[in-house]
Amino acid sequence: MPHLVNPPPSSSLPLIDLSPFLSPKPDPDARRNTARKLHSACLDYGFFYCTGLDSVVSPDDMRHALDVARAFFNTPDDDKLKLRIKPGDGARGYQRIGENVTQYKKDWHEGWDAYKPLPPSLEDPSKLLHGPNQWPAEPASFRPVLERWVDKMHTVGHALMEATAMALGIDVDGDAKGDESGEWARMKSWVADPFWVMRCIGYPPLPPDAEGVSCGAHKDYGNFTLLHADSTPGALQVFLPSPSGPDSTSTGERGTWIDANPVEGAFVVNVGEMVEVYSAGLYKATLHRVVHKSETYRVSIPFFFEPTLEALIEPLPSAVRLRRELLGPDSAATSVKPVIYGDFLRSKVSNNFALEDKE
Ligand SMILES: O=C(O)CCC(=O)C(=O)O
Ligand SMILES: [Fe+2]
Repeated sequence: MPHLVNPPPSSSLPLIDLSPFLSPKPDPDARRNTARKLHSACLDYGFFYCTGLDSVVSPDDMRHALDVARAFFNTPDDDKLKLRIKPGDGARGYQRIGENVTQYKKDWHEGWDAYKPLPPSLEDPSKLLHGPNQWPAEPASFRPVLERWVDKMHTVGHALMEATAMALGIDVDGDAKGDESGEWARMKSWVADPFWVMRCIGYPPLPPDAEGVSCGAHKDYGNFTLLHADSTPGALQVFLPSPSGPDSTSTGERGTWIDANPVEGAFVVNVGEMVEVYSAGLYKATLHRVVHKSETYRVSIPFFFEPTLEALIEPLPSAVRLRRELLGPDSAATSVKPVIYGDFLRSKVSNNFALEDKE
C-alpha cells in the first residue's frame, strides 16, 4: 500500500468502483486498485460515490425502491400515522415532519424507519430499539421490494468491509497465516450478523422560515451508510474541514460545504464513527446535512450497514501502524477509544428524540 500524501480535496467526491469486490472471479490488481482509491477517499473525505454495483442492484431495483417509498409518503396522513413510532420503542415506524431532531432542531422531513428484527424471544417493545418493524400495507409492494433491498445492501456492505480491510493494509486474501494478527477475522466477526437500519425519507421543499434544515448536520454512528437518493441536485451537502474555508460548523470549525449531487447508478457512501474507531482515527466520519430548497419532493433511502450490537470495536493494529507511517510516530496515540457498538448506538438514538422528550 503506497502511503500517499494526498492532494487537497476537490469540490466533488471521488468515485470508487466496488465491482472487483463483488465479482465471482476477482482480479487481484483491480482489487488493489480499488482498495488504494478507497483509502484516499476515506482519508480525504470519509465520503465517496460507490459505482460498479450492477451485479447486485439493477436500475429497476433502484427505481422500484424509490417508487415504493414515494408511494408510501403519498398515502393519507391518517394511514401513515397508524405506523407512528411508539414511545418506548423509540425507533421503528413513521415520523411526521419535525419529529426527527438533530442538535435540538427539528428536521424538515418525514420518515419511515426499520431496524434489524430481533429474535421474538428477545423482543421487549417497551425498550429502545426493540419492537417489531411497522410495515405499511400500502403500497402492497413496499415490504417485498424493501426486504429485497435489505438483502442486496448486505451484499454491498460485506464487499465494502473487505475493501476497507485491504485499504488499511490488512491481508484478506491469504490463509489464516496471512492474517497473522487475526484482524480480518475480527472485522468479519463484527459484521457476521450485522445490525442494520433502513430509513425511507421524504423531503418537502424547505420553507424559508424553517428553524432547522431538511436534515441537520450530523455524523453517522456506525460502519457504512449506503445512500440511494432520487435525482434531486443541491440537497445533500458534505463538510470538508479546512482552516481557510468560507463556512463554519456549530462548533466553530472552518471548512466548506460541498454538494454531493446524485450520480446515476451510484450510491453515496460514507463511513460512520465505528470506522473512525477501528481505523485509529484515520478515516473520519464526516459531517453532512440536507438542505433541500428546490420545488420537488425529494426521496432518499439511506441504509446503515452496522456492526452487531455486541461487537467491541477497537483500533486495528494495522490501522495504528498505518497512521504512524502517514502522520508520524507521535500520532500513534489517537483519541479514539474502544466502544461496544450497541451502547454507543442506544445513547445516540435516545438523543435524536431529546426535543420530543422535553416537550
Ligand atoms: O437524505 C440524505 O441525503 C441523507 C440522510 C442522512 O444523512 C441520514 O439519514 O443519516
Ligand atoms: Fe447521515
